[in-house]
Amino acid sequence: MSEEQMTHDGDARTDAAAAARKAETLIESLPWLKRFHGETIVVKFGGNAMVSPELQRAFAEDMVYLRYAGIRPVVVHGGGPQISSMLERLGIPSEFRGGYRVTTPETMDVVRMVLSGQVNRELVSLINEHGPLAAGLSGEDAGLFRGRRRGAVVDGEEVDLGLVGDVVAVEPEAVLAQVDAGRIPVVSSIAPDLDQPGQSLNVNADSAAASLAVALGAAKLVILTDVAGLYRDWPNRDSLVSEIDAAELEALLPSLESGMIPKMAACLEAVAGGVPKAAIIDGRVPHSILLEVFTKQGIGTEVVPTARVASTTDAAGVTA
Ligand SMILES: Nc1ncnc2c1ncn2[C@@H]1O[C@H](COP(=O)(O)OP(=O)(O)O)[C@@H](O)[C@H]1O
Ligand SMILES: CC(=O)N[C@@H](CCC(=O)OP(=O)(O)O)C(=O)O
Repeated sequence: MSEEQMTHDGDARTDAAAAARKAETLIESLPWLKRFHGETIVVKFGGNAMVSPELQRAFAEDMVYLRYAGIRPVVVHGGGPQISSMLERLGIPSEFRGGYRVTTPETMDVVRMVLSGQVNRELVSLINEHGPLAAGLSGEDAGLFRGRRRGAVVDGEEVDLGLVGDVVAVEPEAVLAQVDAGRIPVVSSIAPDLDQPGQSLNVNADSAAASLAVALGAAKLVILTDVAGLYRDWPNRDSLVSEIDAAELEALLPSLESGMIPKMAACLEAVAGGVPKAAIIDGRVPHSILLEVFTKQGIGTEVVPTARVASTTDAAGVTA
């Protein structure tokens, strides 16, 4: 056989092996396509995971992919770093306590401007580069969210956070109307204050995403962030948790720090409210959400209801 023929045969074998791997990857998604067909997945896109234009673009592609795969994606976004940088430009100091931004009336104006006026519009535009799919909503629109002020406990002491709230009621009709029309709602985490008409509250976006996931009866809540997941013993990189149930997470919560507190509290709220799974994944990995939704092992940390860690799975590993 000539050297040229051998090279040709070798190339053909490599091509066939690469094609088989691609086909394997595609077929691995089949059980998940079936599991999530027609289901709602709420995805929280965090400020630290959205800092690069490439990641934002990949995120928009993923939402469009989910939509064309027959899933009903709903986006709730944060924008903490973007708010902080605008506050800095305006010379307004910012302070976080217990993972929440202390929000004065002046800060609240900036939070609303950045979340609903800037980050929301940018995400909607990026998704709409793929077709007229995304529609932006604020939690203030059409009665979507109603909030109530909350404080935080820091070092055992209750601290006042100013105009910071929790979502205490959700009217999901505006979101459902968009989803039923085949659109991808993109929601900012601001809520009118139930106790003070005319006042808006700054809601942590993880918490807003959990409230919306519960109200929509979502099959999954996925929170993108800038770490690989929850570390049991932060910052020890060997302590990444791949799955944890609600009871164990509740016990771990008091030992957690800063940004992880609202995230884990949100996961607990979601599973307590009937969402079967809440996952924290690494938004710095492009297309991480596709890996989380469509592969057996998923990535990051999955929070499941208590006593579900050893749950029944079918032959393909799809949790019942
Ligand atoms: N136990 C922990 N596991 C993982 N990250 C932790 C933990 N404790 C604190 N963190 C911090 O929480 C950060 C994520 O929260 P945050 O910055 O609010 O994210 P986002 O902007 O995505 O909402 C991580 O970058 C990490 O610095
Ligand atoms: C009360 C509170 O802290 N609100 C957050 C809202 C935005 C947010 O949650 O953004 P990330 O998801 O990017 O962190 C804030 O002001 O930063």
